Amino acid sequence: MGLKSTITKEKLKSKSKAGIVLRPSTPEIKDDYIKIKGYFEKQNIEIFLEKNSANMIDEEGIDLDILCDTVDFLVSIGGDGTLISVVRRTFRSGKPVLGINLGTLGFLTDVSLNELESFLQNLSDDENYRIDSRMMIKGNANLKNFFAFNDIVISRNSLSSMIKVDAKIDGKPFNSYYGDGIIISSPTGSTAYNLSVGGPLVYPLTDAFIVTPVAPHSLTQRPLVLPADFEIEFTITDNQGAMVIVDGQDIYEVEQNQSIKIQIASKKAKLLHRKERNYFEVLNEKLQWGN
Ligand SMILES: NC(=O)c1ccc[n+]([C@@H]2O[C@H](COP(=O)([O-])OP(=O)(O)OC[C@H]3O[C@@H](n4cnc5c(N)ncnc54)[C@H](O)[C@@H]3O)[C@@H](O)[C@H]2O)c1
Ligand SMILES: Nc1ncnc2c1ncn2[C@@H]1O[C@H](COP(=O)(O)OP(=O)(O)OP(=O)(O)O)[C@@H](O)[C@H]1O
Repeated sequence: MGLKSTITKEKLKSKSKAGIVLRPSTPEIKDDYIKIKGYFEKQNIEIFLEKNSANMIDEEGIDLDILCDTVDFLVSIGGDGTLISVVRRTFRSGKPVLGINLGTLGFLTDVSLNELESFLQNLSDDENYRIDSRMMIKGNANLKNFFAFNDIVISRNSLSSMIKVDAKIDGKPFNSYYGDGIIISSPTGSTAYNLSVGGPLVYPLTDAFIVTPVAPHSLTQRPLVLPADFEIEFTITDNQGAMVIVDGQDIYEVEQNQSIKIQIASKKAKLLHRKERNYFEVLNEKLQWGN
């Protein structure tokens, strides 16, 4: 565990490198970025800015793929949406991502602007941080692969009618869904859309899929928790086709009789956390768990 494999203590003491991605379409974030950059540089951590983020605030930047090759860890500045998008686009590099919360909820982002300076002062001590490995979901439709940190949602195309979907596990039929759609969530995503429609919370370091129907027109449909080594296939039987929504951010269209295959991604995402971060405390603080 720990940053040891990517950021060794020695590296931190000499000079480590962090790659920053900013919440898109918010040029007013520049003042916070400059403050944050100052905190990193004070701790001898060199900062590189991602190209689109840099263009937004009139700075110099580098392409995300090159950034991943260059730095020891990535930093997302924004809310949960920004962090999800950074993780989805970079997890294959194996670089851990730290979320600095400038958003509204900030369930996944670990450190607030107020906490950042002291967090960075202590980063050279292995006792003060943790790296969690979280499963990613891999989807395939129309010969195209996509990856989700939170969820893949199969949703109806038309507001006026329900969607029909047949589901198989490892090639064997196990259910037919009829309703507004289906959420296939990772444990990380269990506190997102899945929570809103009554799905179970699953501890984020568990390896499992959660399959939760959205507004099923049935008295018998229930959310399912399935082992991560299953391959799940959903076939759209509806003549209107369906939308496949990845982490609420990317959308693909599928037609009648086309399938979406879902399995665990071979690589996990790494999140850099404060050592003392406790999932149930975050649940309580952000989502009023147990109140
Ligand atoms: N009705 C709903 O609850 C609903 C509908 C559509 C999408 N979503 C979720 O929004 C996610 C995308 O988030 P976004 O921030 O880009 O969109 P967004 O700005 O629409 O935010 C959705 C809300 O969910 C929170 N959130 C996101 N991921 C979370 C997680 N893993 N645990 C707890 N809270 C989380 C965000 O902080 C935000 O408050 C999707 O993956 C999907 O799960 C939820
Ligand atoms: N790279 C990206 N591409 C497309 N959309 C993005 C990207 N990053 C963030 N977004 C979207 O921008 C919106 C705002 O971003 P973000 O979620 O980071 O801030 P927020 O809504 O203020 O915070 P929170 O999610 O914590 O409530 C979200 O809807 C998110 O999905």
